[in-house]
Amino acid sequence: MGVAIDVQGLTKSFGSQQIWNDVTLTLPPGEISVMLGPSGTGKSVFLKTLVGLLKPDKGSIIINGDDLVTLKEADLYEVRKLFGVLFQDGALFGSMSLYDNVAFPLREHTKKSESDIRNIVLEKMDLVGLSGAEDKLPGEISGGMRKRAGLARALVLDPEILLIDEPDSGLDPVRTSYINQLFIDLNAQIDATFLIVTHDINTARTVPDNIGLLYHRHLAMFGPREMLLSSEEPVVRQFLNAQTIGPIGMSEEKDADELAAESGQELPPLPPIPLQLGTSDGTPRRAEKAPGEWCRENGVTPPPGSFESGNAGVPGVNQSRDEAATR
Ligand SMILES: Nc1ncnc2c1ncn2[C@@H]1O[C@H](COP(=O)(O)OP(=O)(O)OP(=O)(O)O)[C@@H](O)[C@H]1O
Repeated sequence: MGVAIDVQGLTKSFGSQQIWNDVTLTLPPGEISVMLGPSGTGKSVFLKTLVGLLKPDKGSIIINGDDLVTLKEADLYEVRKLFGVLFQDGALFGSMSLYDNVAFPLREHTKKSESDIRNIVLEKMDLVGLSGAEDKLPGEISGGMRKRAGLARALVLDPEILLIDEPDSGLDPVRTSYINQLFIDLNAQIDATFLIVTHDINTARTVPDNIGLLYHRHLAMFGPREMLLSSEEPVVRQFLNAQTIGPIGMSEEKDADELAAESGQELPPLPPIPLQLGTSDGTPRRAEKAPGEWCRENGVTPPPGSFESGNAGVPGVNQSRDEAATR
């Protein structure tokens, strides 16, 4: 089972440029969370700070009772073993075969024999659908395959936490759907805590258990998917529904004139909340909730048409989920 990451009051600047201030959230164990935000709001900086690659100015990151911010380098090295990280471009070594790329963390961080390493590498490559591509070089394969190879490498040390930076960047919508399905299936299999940074609204609406939004140097909101997808908060509503009306402008924030110009404009109604993407074989994930559960528990009426299988158009949603949605 993945571990919780408890972030309290996290603040980060580079020189005089404040990236974000007082970020507080808990990534629940074994759940999938997505972090959104306009470009440049510091989502990648947040991932790098979580894994200890960047030091925050203030705040704490508690994992299993340890605060990563104050840990000594040697102890931090141990805690880092809990993490698997998939960087945007897969961050593969161009001169190494996929096999050697995936084997790299095992050779670096463990004393396993080459035959044990081989078993693990082949298992993880199979898990991400790359069996047979072991001898290829990163330059010989597509962007989607590179991401999957990066994912296999992030999995070889059996992480409790998986951090994934823009898995959909450079991928077409079909490849994006495949990798999203892979995340859902993987989460069901390994139970790790996932944090995915993405710009893809369809991914944000259908994949995670929780959504966060960084905006204007702070965490505008973080909580269950249904909470954000039914939120009337202008910045959340604008971002999750990909609208131009709202506080976010081309240069992150709109100025007073831009906001005044749209004051009379009606916002379109909130679109229906789609069903969450299910596992491909229909087995429930441990963290999965029944469709509409958060709305029911919190007395929120979801937008009309929510949780109907027809509005999701996603594979892997089995019959029982559909029935639960209409109960
Ligand atoms: N090591 C660094 N030194 C100085 N500034 C940095 C460093 N890393 C990131 N920044 C700055 O921090 C800000 C946030 O960058 P970051 O890459 O985290 O944004 P992002 O939200 O992930 O953006 P995008 O969605 O476009 O990928 C940017 O202004 C960037 O220039």
